[in-house]
Amino acid sequence: MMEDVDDFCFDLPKIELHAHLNGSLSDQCLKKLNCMDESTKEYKRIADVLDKTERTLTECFEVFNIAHRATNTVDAVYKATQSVIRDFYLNDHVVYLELRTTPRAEEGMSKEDYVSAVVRAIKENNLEIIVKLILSIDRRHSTEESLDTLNVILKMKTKYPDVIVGIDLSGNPHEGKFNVDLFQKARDNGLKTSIHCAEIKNDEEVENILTFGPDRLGHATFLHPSFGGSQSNWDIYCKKKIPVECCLTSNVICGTSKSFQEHHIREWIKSSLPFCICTDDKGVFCTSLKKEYEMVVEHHGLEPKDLWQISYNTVDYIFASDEIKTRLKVKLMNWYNSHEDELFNSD
Ligand SMILES: CNc1ncnc2c1ncn2[C@@H]1O[C@H](COP(=O)(O)O)[C@@H](O)[C@H]1O
Ligand SMILES: [Zn+2]
Repeated sequence: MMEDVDDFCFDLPKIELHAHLNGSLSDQCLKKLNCMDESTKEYKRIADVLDKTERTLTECFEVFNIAHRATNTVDAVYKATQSVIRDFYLNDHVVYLELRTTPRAEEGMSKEDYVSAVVRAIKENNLEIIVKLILSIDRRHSTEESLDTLNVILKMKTKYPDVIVGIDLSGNPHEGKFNVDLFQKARDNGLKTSIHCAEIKNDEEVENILTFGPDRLGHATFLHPSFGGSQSNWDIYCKKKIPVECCLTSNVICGTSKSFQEHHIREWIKSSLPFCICTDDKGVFCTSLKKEYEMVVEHHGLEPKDLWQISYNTVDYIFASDEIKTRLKVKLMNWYNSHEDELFNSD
């Protein structure tokens, strides 16, 4: 039976809306891109971390650093993007992907160069997967640095309006804070917004984010009152019903969710609130979108038909045009029709 679920979770056309580029790189890709001296202690430490299938939070953040060192040239950023797109399509059957990444300057590469390399890889993709880009602001950065990044983002959005669709706030949730002016400016310039929200308990910031009302929320771990959120914030949330990007493995490995079963997704399932299932950092957390769907079946008692419905509902939360939404819905309906007998009427 489990094997059937496994096949089903792969085969179902899926939509991935929360994937950080540098956290999504496979170990093979990282090893290939990393041109460090293999004889150094540092290389050995990295190799040890990469060989582990389970990582602590500290080790996870080490992997972000490794990834950043591996993607420090235009060519490496281009190849990394290409590799992540291929991986999502070939190994996960993702048909629509919103990749997100933080514009980063390195020696010999400006933030604009970085974004252009990502966009080039997206535009040259000829697989049957539609890819759009969300650009991230790192909450650890100063207001000045964040403003600089926002200006780059707006400039790049004007240059590549068909690829760049949104803006995100991410980074270590213990540092920095949500700056409403920045995101209002992004919104005024036509960008959709997805904000990492309530990854740790922080009712004041959560209230500011909810009042702003992003188009989607990342995680929302400590939002529901049963999970430590305040009742007043929950009341605001219930009025707005903003779709939440749920990343189960990421939350369990980081220890913000106690277990797969005690994940806050259960409240969204129970009350039919809007959510989608995402990977966050498939490389860092050794996961895949297929596995995330399997976890929801295993720990939240859903049936294959429910998974199809989740994928179908997710179409409404994407940042792309209505024309793309219609195309994706047709694809999912066709898939449903061709699998109906074997998968939905088995009893
Ligand atoms: C585990 N939960 C998380 N919470 C917050 N931010 C996260 C994250 N996972 C990833 N990032 C953000 O994404 C960056 C890596 O991808 P990019 O260099 O942008 O492609 C990390 O440095 C962090 O800022
Ligand atoms: Zn994230």
